[in-house]
Amino acid sequence: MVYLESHSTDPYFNLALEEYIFEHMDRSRQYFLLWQNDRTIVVGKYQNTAEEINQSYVEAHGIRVARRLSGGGAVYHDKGNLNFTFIVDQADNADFNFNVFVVPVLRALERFGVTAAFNGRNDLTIDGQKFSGNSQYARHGRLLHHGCIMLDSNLTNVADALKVKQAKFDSKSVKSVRSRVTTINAHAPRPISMEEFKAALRAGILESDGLEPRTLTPEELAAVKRLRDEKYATWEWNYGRSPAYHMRRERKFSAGLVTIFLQAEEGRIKSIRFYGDFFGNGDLAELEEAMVSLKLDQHLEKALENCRIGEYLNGITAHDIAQMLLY
Ligand SMILES: Nc1ncnc2c1ncn2[C@@H]1O[C@H](COP(=O)(O)OC(=O)CCCC[C@@H]2CCSS2)[C@@H](O)[C@H]1O
Repeated sequence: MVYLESHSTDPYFNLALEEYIFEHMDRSRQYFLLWQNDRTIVVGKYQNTAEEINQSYVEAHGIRVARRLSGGGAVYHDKGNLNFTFIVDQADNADFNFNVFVVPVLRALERFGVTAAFNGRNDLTIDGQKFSGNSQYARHGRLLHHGCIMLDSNLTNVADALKVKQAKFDSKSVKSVRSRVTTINAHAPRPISMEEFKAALRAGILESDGLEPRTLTPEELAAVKRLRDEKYATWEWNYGRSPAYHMRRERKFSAGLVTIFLQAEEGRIKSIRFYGDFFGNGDLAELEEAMVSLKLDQHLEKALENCRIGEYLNGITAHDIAQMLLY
């Protein structure tokens, strides 16, 4: 098995690296990758990004938001979290059999005296609490299995970064399955360092396959960076790929009740209607028109500041409307 370790903590680079290996590297080989991200929320391929992330937290802390190739829910990564990826022939691995890919993790943990379990869904748990989520992607006879492992993550941040209150979004998007979470180090007899843990993981794989370290050639590196810039780092991929949805929101302000009907497509407002009993002087249709195509992300409030909300809706601010649409 070929072993690659990414020295970048840029999630967009790392996700591009996975895709590059999957699509372009020698298909007669199997690959194992270890990588880490700076603070990032990684959403599943079929998720509505706005629905999964805590927008104000993401904005305040400069957390990156990235969409991956595989399905499933949204997870939070920091430097206490380790990601691993297997890229193998599908023929040798029954479809979506997660077991074989998580065994090395369980084996590595045994070395440290930590007993973990695979819950049969896609999670690894200790005492019933999740510390690892896994998902897969298959295409053209190749299979990618990846997982994230919280060795020492900040669990408060994990909880804060992901949206807690499930809003009433009406869409076909995949919803995340919230779990009680923990870290490995919370259960280890002594704290395990990231380097030690990575070494144990490699050793766990070595028991069944040899590992052959490999680095990228300058040409490969350039191609991965291109894929990062053209796909994984783009708004169009990370937000714009969100499934269409519509929602109805109502909020009582001191001036009265505001109701909003919103249709969203590709991460942007497709149409919006306001209903209320305290309109201002402007023609509401003008405001509704001006809001079409605005991006439904953490910068919405700023964009709304140019829409002169208060002129159309007495006493209501850009902040109020952004809150109604994103939370
Ligand atoms: N880093 C991390 N590790 C484990 N569990 C997490 C993490 N962050 C959040 N969570 C918990 O999982 C649920 C979501 O669970 P859910 O089952 O919905 O989604 C997943 O597990 C997806 C795993 C994707 C793994 C990829 C590997 C490389 S890039 S990301 C979330 O609400 C939290 O309760």
